[in-house]
Amino acid sequence: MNDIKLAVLGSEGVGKSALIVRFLTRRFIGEYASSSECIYRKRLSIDGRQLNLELYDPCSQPCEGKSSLNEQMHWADGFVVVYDISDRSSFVAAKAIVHLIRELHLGVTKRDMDSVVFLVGNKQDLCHVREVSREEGQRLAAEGKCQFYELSAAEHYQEVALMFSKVARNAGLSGKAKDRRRPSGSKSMAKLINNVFGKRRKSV
Ligand SMILES: Nc1nc2c(ncn2[C@@H]2O[C@H](COP(=O)(O)OP(=O)(O)OP(=O)(O)O)[C@@H](O)[C@H]2O)c(=O)[nH]1
Repeated sequence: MNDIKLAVLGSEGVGKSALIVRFLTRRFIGEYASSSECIYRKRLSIDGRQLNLELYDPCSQPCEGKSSLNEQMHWADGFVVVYDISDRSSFVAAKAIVHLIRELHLGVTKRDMDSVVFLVGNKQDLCHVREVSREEGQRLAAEGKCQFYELSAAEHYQEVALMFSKVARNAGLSGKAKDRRRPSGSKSMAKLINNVFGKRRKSV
């Protein structure tokens, strides 16, 4: 299997785009436009194999041709479910997404250690205003058979890269044929660059 499709899910403002941009460009850029959903592509070499990675970044706001969570889930081989450690409501949303993935029997692998569902507590640099403890994150990950990471798109390039490489590797190992009906917004790196410094301004 050479094509790996990952959906990066989570509530608004948790840092989904920031994590993807960090992974693709090594840079943290504080402001993103997020008025449309996007798929970004990257070629990766993992264990000597060339993989075509597709990363789906949903649009949290209503937007034209927006795909449903159900479509996003059936499209993907692997999932990165993100919450913000300084925002409890984003953790509640992440919990619901993890449970939905499990209810749909997606991301099931023979060995838990090869899980293709990764739970990520982002914005670890904001631990002074933390609302979700590391233990709660670990508990949810154990419950949902996810791998767990706490990291900061703002501060940790290596951890972000490792996390994406690992979920891509696990998704590649567990690869099974899928209905490839994909979310609507297939975009290139140029689109990603256009999104940076886009219309919707956000502050940390
Ligand atoms: N302090 C801090 N801020 C972050 C981090 N990651 C993202 N942010 C900020 O959080 C805000 C939201 O980031 P986005 O990447 O746009 O979040 P998103 O989940 O893609 O948001 P939507 O597109 O609205 O769903 C931005 O102001 C980012 O600069 C982080 O690790 N630390």
